[in-house]
Amino acid sequence: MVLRLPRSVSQRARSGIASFTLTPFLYPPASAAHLKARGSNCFDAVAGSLTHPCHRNLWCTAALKRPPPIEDEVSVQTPPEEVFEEEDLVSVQQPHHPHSEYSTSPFTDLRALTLSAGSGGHGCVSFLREKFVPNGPANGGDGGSGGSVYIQAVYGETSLHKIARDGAVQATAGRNGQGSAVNGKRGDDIVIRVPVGTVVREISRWDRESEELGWENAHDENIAKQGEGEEEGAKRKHGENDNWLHYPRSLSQNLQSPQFTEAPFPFHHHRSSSEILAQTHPTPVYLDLSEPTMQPILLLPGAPGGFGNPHFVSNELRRPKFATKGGKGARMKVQLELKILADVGLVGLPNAGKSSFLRSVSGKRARVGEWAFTTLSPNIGTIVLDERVMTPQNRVEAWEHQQHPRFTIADIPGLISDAHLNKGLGHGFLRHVERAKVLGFVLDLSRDDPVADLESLWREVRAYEQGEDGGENGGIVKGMMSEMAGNTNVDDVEPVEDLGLNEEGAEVLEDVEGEKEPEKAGVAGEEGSVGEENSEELVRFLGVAAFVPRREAPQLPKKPVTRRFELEPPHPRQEQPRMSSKPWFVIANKADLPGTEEKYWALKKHLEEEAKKRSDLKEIGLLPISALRGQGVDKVVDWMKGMLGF
Ligand SMILES: Nc1nc2c(ncn2[C@@H]2O[C@H](COP(=O)(O)OP(=O)(O)OP(=O)(O)O)[C@@H](O)[C@H]2O)c(=O)[nH]1
Ligand SMILES: [Mg+2]
Repeated sequence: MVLRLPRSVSQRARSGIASFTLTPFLYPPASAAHLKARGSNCFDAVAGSLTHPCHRNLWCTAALKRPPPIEDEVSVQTPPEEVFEEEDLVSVQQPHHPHSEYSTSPFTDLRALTLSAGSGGHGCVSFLREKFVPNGPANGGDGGSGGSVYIQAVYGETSLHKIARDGAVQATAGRNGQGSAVNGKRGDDIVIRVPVGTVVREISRWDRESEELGWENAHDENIAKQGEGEEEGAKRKHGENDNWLHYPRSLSQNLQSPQFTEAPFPFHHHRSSSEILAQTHPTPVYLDLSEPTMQPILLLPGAPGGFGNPHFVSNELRRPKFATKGGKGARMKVQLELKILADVGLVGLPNAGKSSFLRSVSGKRARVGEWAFTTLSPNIGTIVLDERVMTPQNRVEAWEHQQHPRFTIADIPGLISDAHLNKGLGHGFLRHVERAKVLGFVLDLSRDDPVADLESLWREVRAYEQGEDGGENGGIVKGMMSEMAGNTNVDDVEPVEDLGLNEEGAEVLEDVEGEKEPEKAGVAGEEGSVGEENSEELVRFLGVAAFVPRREAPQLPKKPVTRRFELEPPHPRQEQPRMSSKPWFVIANKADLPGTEEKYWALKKHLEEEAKKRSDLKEIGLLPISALRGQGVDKVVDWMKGMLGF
């Protein structure tokens, strides 16, 4: 447990202490003998008087009755003792906040999404045909490329709940090319806007070779209609020749003198978006969007469109009657995890008064209730600092950014003992204070043993850390997290077949190319049987031209399969300072209640001992407050400002 206090704070705290008494609004001023009897020599560590009532605490009915601010130092030292009448205490215990007063916006911090890149449109086979130009040149347009999926971190978004409620993000496909050299329209891109602080992890990726997008191969359908068995027709439809597109449009005149031709080979134009993905993201995607991104970041590239037949014109082949299909859009499963970025993170048991504290120091209308787990999702409060307390550097920054310096406080749901075993709400919400610069432990002084409460909170924090780092609780924690993420654990991914990211994959690709060698092509017989001799018959039958190459169509892998990548090596984790190494302090709340003074001193003593154990730790801030009455909270703000370097 380390407290890294800026020198200015400790100095300020110490200098202010000599003239102030200890928690005068809560407890009677302690004499030196009194303190000695308690065995405490540290009363000077308490950050001064807490008599100044909170000016912002307008909602509190009790606060309306509070005495006017004490101006002079003498009265600060000997404040009038407050007498809590029974009625007064009741009003403190029961703040009435109408439902409309607090924010109830839905919140999600974990999300699993399946991203689909748009498939490319198919190239077109077409020839110019005009009056007196019966056999014009090839003029089939190219297919449009499919839309890509991007991600962008922006300010203003606070939750992931709005993003693709069905968990699927699909960019649109490119349109097919058309005759008269009209290229297909490219598919629309999709930009996923996420809050700043989102971490994106790739779970798996796969291509969609086996997934048809509704495009029907006219030729194959014809074959089926010709009376071949259903099985045969289906085989052709999804079979080896699937990479080819043979549908000359309105070319019946060409079939009078068919020039059966072969496509140039190797057929390198046809690329699926997973191949492009393997180039753009050779390793699994891991993005820590802790800053807003000006330009959207590419997650999944759209598949390229197919080529129209003009691409295949050569000296030997003047009238190519084939085009290529567009590539299939790849798919990727990602997990989004929102880790709210706040300067100070409040950690405490349920009902400790975290939300009450946030309400009293910031304008955040956090929900407060006298039952456990009132807060179900994180609240972020912002404290705008007075210009007078700014350092010259901060003032320049404020001027540059046209704003007052400010810092944020995150209030998360309460942690109970054994939260790491999924008790209460679990400890997943600690992710929102994981990146806070300072941790504030909020304790309820009216509970039996605040020291034990603090210990139990630390246990949970450490368990969370170990879970994240794969410690002994790692399995449990990761299991819980995957549960929340909709079972997106890497282990849940189906058995995979490599697609060429590693050495084995390279071999696979070589094999595939090898199979494409014309001499190895094995579908000539099948295609030949319905080839040249049947084509005129087909035209008559259907009224459209159908064209079948005579032989040597390239052979793709036997059965197009859904291929997935094993995510090796595991996601690189960006180095974050460990939570237990962050500066921390303790807010002792509900100090207005009777019988809390003894517990305060016990806590004080405990923290002193903790500090003594660590050579690098001078003192651990302990600030008694009454969040409900707004007493002492200004001192906490001062303390936080010091720790944050304002
Ligand atoms: N007497 C007294 N009661 C307080 C004080 N602060 C909070 N309370 C009461 O404690 C109860 C819990 O307060 P919350 O602010 O909701 O506590 P929390 O830590 O946010 O609780 P969870 O959201 O459940 O984790 C409420 O009934 C408050 O009125 C205080 O300073 N003095
Ligand atoms: Mg709360």
